[in-house]
Amino acid sequence: MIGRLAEVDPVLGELEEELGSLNSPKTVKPCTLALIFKQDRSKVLLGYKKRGFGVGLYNGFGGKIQHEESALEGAKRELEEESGLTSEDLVKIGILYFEFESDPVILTAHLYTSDRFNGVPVETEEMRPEWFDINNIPFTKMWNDDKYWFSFAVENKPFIARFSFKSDLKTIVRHNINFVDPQLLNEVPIWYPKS
Ligand SMILES: COc1nc(N)nc2c1ncn2[C@H]1C[C@H](O)[C@@H](COP(=O)(O)OP(=O)(O)OP(=O)(O)O)O1
Repeated sequence: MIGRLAEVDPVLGELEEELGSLNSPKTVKPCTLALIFKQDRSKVLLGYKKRGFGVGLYNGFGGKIQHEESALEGAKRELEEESGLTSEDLVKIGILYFEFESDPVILTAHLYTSDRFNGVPVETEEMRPEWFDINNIPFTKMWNDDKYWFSFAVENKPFIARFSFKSDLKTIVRHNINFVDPQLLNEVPIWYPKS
């Protein structure tokens, strides 16, 4: 698989080399992120993060992929844990790579969407769910990268993106977004952290 991201974009190729190299000082935190839409895609369910990384921001539902778990398995588990919803129809729509100044960790988010789900959203210890009109997304209360890619997820345009943040976790110093064949999203490895 090494080389596929480089074919898409040299900036992603650098990342692939770093993550694939045994000698790289970089390590990875693979996560999932799920956006749930009403069936007519008029509204999206976001969660207000009550604790941990991204506290005080609205986001999709997700968290760390466990060892040997697939991204899809992790996405389903995290969705249920954080929102009370289940979905057998999560579709992978993107991969987001996040780097932070002076931090060796590259956080990856495997992004899924679905407009078919079971259950009623419930508040959990981590998230308070809330439906938002698709034309009124609270970008000022979300991670700053979201405004760059959110519409692609809504419109079902598969993409891979890379964002470099300053250590303030707000300022984006570099970003790039590539539209890709959806097949590629399932071929890119998760790159579990080295133990
Ligand atoms: C830096 O920019 C980010 N933007 C967006 N939109 N989402 C992000 C960003 N950084 C992280 N995320 C997402 C990815 C995951 O869904 C969560 C992080 O998960 P969490 O902090 O909950 O991770 P863990 O504490 O390991 O999760 P669990 O304890 O739930 O496994 O935020």
